[in-house]
Amino acid sequence: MSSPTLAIRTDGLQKRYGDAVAVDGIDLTVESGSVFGFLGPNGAGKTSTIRILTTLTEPTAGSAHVAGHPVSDRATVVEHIGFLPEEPPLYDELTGREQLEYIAGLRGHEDWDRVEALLSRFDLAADADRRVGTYSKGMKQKLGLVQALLHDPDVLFLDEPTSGLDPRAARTVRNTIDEVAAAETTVFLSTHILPVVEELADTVGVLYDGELVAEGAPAELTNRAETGTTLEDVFLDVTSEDHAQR
Ligand SMILES: Nc1ncnc2c1ncn2[C@@H]1O[C@H](COP(=O)(O)OP(=O)(O)OP(=O)(O)O)[C@@H](O)[C@H]1O
Repeated sequence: MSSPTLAIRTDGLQKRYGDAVAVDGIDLTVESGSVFGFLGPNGAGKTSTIRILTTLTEPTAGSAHVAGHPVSDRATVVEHIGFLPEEPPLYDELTGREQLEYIAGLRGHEDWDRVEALLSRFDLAADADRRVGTYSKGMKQKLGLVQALLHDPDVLFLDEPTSGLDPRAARTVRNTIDEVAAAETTVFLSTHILPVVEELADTVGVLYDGELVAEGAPAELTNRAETGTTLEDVFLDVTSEDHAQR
């Protein structure tokens, strides 16, 4: 990667599914230690981009580097990243603690003190010996987040981390994002909940129809918005048909 201060860099990144272009040549940079809010309407290409950056799918053209490594070097990149997808990958038949111990073992990162500390921090310690299948959505989301943080990744990818959570659980997740960013972890946060982005993101990128149509600090974007002053106004402006045709 050209700059050590970049956690993520993409150059002309493209993803096609047959004739359909989901990601249309995006050039994206995310500074190390920052929180990047990744926005865009349904079908804009966010999940496709995240799947490339987390090595789950390959780009059809262009390149991407994460934590200084090309995503084509899958084994190295996965050591440096944590990923909480919209549906956390959990085994219903395991207990919460077994789930975390299993993942820690797979990653060769068997730090049981860290497992216990994270269970406590997320208020999961009392339920850690219950099966995951009996957990509520919020508990599963929190367990998924702990799982993504177990190996103290350099870059944490979060896809809709607060959706379906009650206010207390959502607050815990937002506080955690703040804390991990303060500890120099880069957070790549994809969500439709704009106040969360407004609160947490240092930089925002808006994807529309596979293209990056706006990028900057939330305040910068709202200052140059044509109408209104909130991130929602900016979002609605840059993702409108009118704007795309200009
Ligand atoms: N496996 C696939 N095969 C074919 N087309 C796909 C596939 N995955 C995504 N697409 C298409 O690519 C485009 C971008 O989809 P993507 O899921 O990346 O968008 P998104 O921004 O994550 O949307 P949402 O906010 O609804 O989750 C959409 O038109 C979608 O239909």
